Amino acid sequence: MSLLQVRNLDKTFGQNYALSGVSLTIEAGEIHALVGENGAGKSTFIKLITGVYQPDGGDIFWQGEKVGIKNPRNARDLGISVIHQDRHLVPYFTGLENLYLGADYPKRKLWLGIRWDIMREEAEKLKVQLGIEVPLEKQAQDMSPTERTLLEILRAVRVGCKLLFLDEPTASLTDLETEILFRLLFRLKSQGTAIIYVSHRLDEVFRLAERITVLRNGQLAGTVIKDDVNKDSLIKLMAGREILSSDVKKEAEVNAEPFVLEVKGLRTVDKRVKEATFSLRKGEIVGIFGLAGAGRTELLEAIYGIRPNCRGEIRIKGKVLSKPSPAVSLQEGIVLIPEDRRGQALIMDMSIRENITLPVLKNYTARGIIAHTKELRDTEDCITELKIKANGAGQAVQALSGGNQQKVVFARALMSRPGLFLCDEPTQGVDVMTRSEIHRLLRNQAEQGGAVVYVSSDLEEMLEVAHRLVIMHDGETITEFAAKGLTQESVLQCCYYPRKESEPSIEGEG
Ligand SMILES: Nc1ncnc2c1ncn2[C@@H]1O[C@H](COP(=O)(O)OP(=O)(O)OP(=O)(O)O)[C@@H](O)[C@H]1O
Repeated sequence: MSLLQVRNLDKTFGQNYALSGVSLTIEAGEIHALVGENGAGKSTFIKLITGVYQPDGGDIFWQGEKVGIKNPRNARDLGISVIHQDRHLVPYFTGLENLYLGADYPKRKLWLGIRWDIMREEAEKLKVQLGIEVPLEKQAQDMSPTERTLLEILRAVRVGCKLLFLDEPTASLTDLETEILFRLLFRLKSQGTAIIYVSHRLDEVFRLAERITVLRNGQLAGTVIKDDVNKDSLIKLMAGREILSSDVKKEAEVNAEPFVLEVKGLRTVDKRVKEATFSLRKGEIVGIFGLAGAGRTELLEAIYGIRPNCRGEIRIKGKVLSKPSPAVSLQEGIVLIPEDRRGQALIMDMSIRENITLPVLKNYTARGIIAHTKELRDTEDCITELKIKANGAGQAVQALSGGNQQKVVFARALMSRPGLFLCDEPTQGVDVMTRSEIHRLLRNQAEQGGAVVYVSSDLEEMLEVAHRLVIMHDGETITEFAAKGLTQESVLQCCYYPRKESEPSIEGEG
């Protein structure tokens, strides 16, 4: 008897099918990958099995019995849990408090005091059972992304999870942290838990899963045994056609080109960046790499002007930016593609058109009147060029799949014709095809006279896309490498055993 059996599952939104006739079985103790292009229906599938949405057709059998999963609590009671990308923890609760969130706290008999000792003891036992370390006294907001993921898994196991969905769990994890997570997943598997692993990172899929289910346009393209396929055939199954590998990076001949960005001795007020020095010439893509907490995101934010700095200098095309701010950045042709696209980049209940043209609305406005036809035409061009899967320019961004939301962020960035792109994990949650599309787009920007700073926790991707790599450690830029011929090992060696090459001079305080 299968743990989960799904027959002919359908889900529509308005006139459109998000899932149509999907059938699938999951066995206890198997790691099963679920893959597909952006908008293929993976999240919709998770939401149907975890009771967030109700299906419009089809049947779900749980341990042989037909069930209706009415809501997330109902799913959890059956033993189905999900670990989302945007984690479901209360930031200012401790690990222990989060572990028992929504559960009945053990209480003392005669008065209502909570038995923290019992909770702590139970949590410690669970940690030993799973072989993991989670700092339960720390508040969730002070935990690293891995600690938060492990805490959520601990919580799922505590409530008797038999089937665990993981949705892009390694998106913000470093290689070492990913290893810790994988070790835990193999342990859960050996204890009989089934795992449905949703990811665009095919290396991970091949490492973890025994079977892989591919969704395409809301339909089942097939369930395959891992050993029967390779990356190319899997990509072909996802896309329904042969995919040519992305065009190869040309080495940038930029030594004689002018500087687009020069950062010298930069320090932020909160000291998340302590001392950053690097520069970037026209035509270059420079990757910033480092372990979690190295200060990569914070460096981009400081350059863009949303994280105040107290020391050092930023020059754009030779001109000192005395007071960096988003408004100044817009003026100077700098755009930031932030890591948190929902929180920072998009207005979720506005349409694709409104989101894309918002920063450049003045280009469509004459005497207070907006030229809607031109605005719409340009938006539609963007939708076509970036292959955004949507019903039209008027569709609300929140109804798009995660990867398609990311494309909207890019489309908006392109609209302002920037000279400098600051990209923070720009391909997070994006499918293999779109990923090479985004790389191609950035290369074009660089070749046409722009420059790109690229932050990603995926080192392989960095070596693929960047011409040069600047390594950060503990808020400091410690060294840099030309990407040509560089191996992952030498970069990681430098990150784990950092040695600063020189002490750059610090110019000016202010
Ligand atoms: N609430 C909603 N309203 C309208 N359409 C929706 C809604 N949720 C999902 N869709 C549509 O359903 C389709 C499947 O989306 P889903 O989010 O399941 O894709 P996905 O495979 O998870 O994509 P990604 O890899 O980008 O996260 C998409 O076309 C999406 O626009």
